[in-house]
Amino acid sequence: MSELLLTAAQMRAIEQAAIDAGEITGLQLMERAGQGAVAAIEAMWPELERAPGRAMILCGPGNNGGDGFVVARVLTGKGWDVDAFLYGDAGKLPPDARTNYERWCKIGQVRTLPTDGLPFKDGTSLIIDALFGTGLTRPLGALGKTLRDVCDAADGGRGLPREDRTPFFPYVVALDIPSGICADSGKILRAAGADAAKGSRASCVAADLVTTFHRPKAGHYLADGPRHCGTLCIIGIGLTQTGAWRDHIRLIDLPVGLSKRSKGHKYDHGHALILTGGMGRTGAARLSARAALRVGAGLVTCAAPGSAMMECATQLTSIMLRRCDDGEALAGLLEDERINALCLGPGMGVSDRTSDLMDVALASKRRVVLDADALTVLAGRDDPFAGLHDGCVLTPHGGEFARLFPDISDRLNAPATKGPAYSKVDATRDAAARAGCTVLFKGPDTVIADASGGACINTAVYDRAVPWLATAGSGDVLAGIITGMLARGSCPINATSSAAWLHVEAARTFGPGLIAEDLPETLPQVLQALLQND
Ligand SMILES: NC(=O)C1=CN([C@@H]2O[C@H](COP(=O)(O)OP(=O)(O)OC[C@H]3O[C@@H](n4cnc5c(N)ncnc54)[C@H](O)[C@@H]3O)[C@@H](O)[C@H]2O)[C@@H](O)CC1
Ligand SMILES: [K+]
Repeated sequence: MSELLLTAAQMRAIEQAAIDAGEITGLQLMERAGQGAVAAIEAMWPELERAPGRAMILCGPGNNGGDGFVVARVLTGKGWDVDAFLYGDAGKLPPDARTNYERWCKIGQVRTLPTDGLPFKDGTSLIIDALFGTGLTRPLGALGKTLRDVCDAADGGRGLPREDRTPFFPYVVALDIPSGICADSGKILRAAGADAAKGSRASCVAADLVTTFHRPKAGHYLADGPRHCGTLCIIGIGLTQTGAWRDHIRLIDLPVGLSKRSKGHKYDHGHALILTGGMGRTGAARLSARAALRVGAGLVTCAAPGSAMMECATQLTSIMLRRCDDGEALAGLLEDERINALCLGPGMGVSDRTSDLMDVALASKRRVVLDADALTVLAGRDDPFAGLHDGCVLTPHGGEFARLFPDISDRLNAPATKGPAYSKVDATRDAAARAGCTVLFKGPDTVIADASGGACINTAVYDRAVPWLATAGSGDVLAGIITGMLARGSCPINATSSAAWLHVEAARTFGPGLIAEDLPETLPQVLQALLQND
């Protein structure tokens, strides 16, 4: 199961289709957006509802600004003192925004937003960022000092973590998305040559709360997006359609293919083969093997070179062990057709043996996870993608991705100077199309795509943040969970997306202090909770 994320263009098309069909008007949508934002603010900070104070509303030249004028009107009706500012020319506002601007002008003043700083009044407890939403196309360099003031006002310029702030500082609420962040890529747009190392203070708003409309946008989950959004609140505005795009992006929120085992025999649940490295280097593969078994593969076998047999034998119990020195030996093992999923890479070493084994594994056309050292070996080949097929899964982190797909990585990492910017979803899709298989591109915003263009994001931010998952061996466990899911019969994109979700969920369930060994051991708890809710 999953939630749909939208791009700016998809959101615009959904709104336009609903308006064209006469289901709703743009003005009604804007009214609901503004009313919903105020309701979300009151729900988040009930003290603001009890004691209305002073609010600054920063409105931009598009419909995001229109939302801001609705918020200004609604807050005034609730007893707030509102200082409204406009960045841009009122005469050029789009029609719905213009209507709300005019309605506001009957109630209060609008001042031109200065670009050299924010004119604070004492007692301001709320700043509404309604400057730019999904229509941002250019960097906000011209607003630099004013944006810096918004960020400084919110935390007193001290860069305090949100939870350490005193109530003295105003809350910053961004409508739809913090201004300066590209809604498709989550990247901060910057002028060419701008120094990214100087941080985001002059380039975008950092919010305590973001109220987005209808559906979250991809940029709320990618790149710089999450750390500038604070809390993300999704507000229904009466749109029912989600669109029928083939290029939908999904946010994984539950794994698929985990229903109770219906048949009893172990071979009905697949047989995973995990290749290990040599003596002293088998721990990573053993972690993968344990995870594959815990996620429900019927059988798991480690295949080790002769030098590592004793080491593995002393460590493995329910996991079987076979000797596998080279490609020829692997071909022999694969004569057992019940072996239906393989994992190569964790702890294997960048060696001729790894290369040799990979050739045999790929030629067998079994489902194969290529991780860690296997990816480095692959990247060193003249044609890294020859031999890959749609049953393969590649699991690169940023460095491995750059070695495998240098041009795509360069494009992704180039400064984003205009929107919509090239996103991690775009990059992963392009990589999957080139490799002809499923690619899982790791990070707090893990993106998974297959060659058909399907893409999903597995998030480890907001309430799913698990900083303790960055621990040695955690990637080996992920490779093992994917392999186990493949062995159980899931297709590569489902196996990979479910595994990524389970990996984070196991870390959340265990909590801080986690080491990689804990992840497979926590999987039963996660699986039991899922099956109980099935
Ligand atoms: N009827 C609708 O379309 C609705 C729109 N909604 C709001 O409208 C927003 C989208 O509105 P728009 O498409 O008008 O886009 P924005 O309000 O984000 O702004 C786009 C305008 O700003 C200009 N612009 C872009 N980058 C700039 C920059 N760096 N400096 C100066 N000008 C720049 C663009 O040329 C365009 O005129 C959403 O994010 C949402 O907040 C909601 O009210 C729901 C209904
Ligand atoms: K905004």
